[in-house]
Amino acid sequence: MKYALRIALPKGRLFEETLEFFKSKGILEETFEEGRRLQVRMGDYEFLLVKPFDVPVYVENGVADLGVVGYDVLLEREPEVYELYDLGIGFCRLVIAGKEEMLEQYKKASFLRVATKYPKITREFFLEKGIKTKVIYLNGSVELAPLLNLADVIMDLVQTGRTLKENNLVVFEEISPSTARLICNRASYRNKKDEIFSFLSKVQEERPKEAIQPHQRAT
Ligand SMILES: Nc1ncnc2c1ncn2[C@@H]1O[C@H](COP(=O)(O)OP(=O)(O)OP(=O)(O)O)[C@@H](O)[C@H]1O
Ligand SMILES: O=P(O)(O)OC[C@H]1O[C@H](OP(=O)(O)OP(=O)(O)O)[C@H](O)[C@@H]1O
Repeated sequence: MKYALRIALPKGRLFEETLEFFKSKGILEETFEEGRRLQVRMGDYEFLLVKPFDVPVYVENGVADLGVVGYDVLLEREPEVYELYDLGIGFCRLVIAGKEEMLEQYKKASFLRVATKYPKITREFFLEKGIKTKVIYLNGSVELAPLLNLADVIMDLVQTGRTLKENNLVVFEEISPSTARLICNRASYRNKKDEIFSFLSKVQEERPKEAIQPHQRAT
């Protein structure tokens, strides 16, 4: 039997949390390992395991009906998809950060070199502030850039703040919070309405917390 929906999932950091979320909603009965298989069939669904930034590509082009992706990626790529639901997982913040001694200079700057994995969000953010920028695209370990004077500041994700702290950087300004979102292909939304609404109702369903085990009961 053919699957009802094809769903693109982000490999990496959001992967486990997404599987746990789907399990808690009864969408997945068992978990699957993040191995080498990139196409996994489970019940009514076929899951595609792809890079986080590629999730919107699969959904926008109709290869996947649905996808799970961080809001940060949606802001950067602005794909032509519908955003259906905030899963409330993968919470982090997009921020400008730098060396503490740069803060006063940052506040007065008319030009900045900014290292980031998010060039579009960065350009738009500083354009609105009237600050000229040289945006330096990096694919990771962005925190290194101000330490080695490759950039004045960075625009990156922060969750616990540990990476910033360990590299002696501090947050200058917050741009946006981010959580994982469920996105939908526009044609699928019309052509597979029943399947998508059935999936969405499962995702939105409030399920009772697991029964308290006897050994956990307060005495
Ligand atoms: N430190 C973090 N804490 C919480 N969520 C995060 C954090 N970093 C990233 N995320 C969220 O998880 C998503 C995927 O992050 P991940 O680090 O796995 O991807 P990536 O760095 O784009 O991928 P890759 O390293 O494979 O190129 C991000 O788009 C963001 O929404
Ligand atoms: O505030 P924290 O909890 O320390 O998390 C923030 C770090 O997590 C992400 O990087 P990731 O670990 O995905 O590695 P990367 O540098 O390769 O993007 C992000 O780019 C920060 O570097």
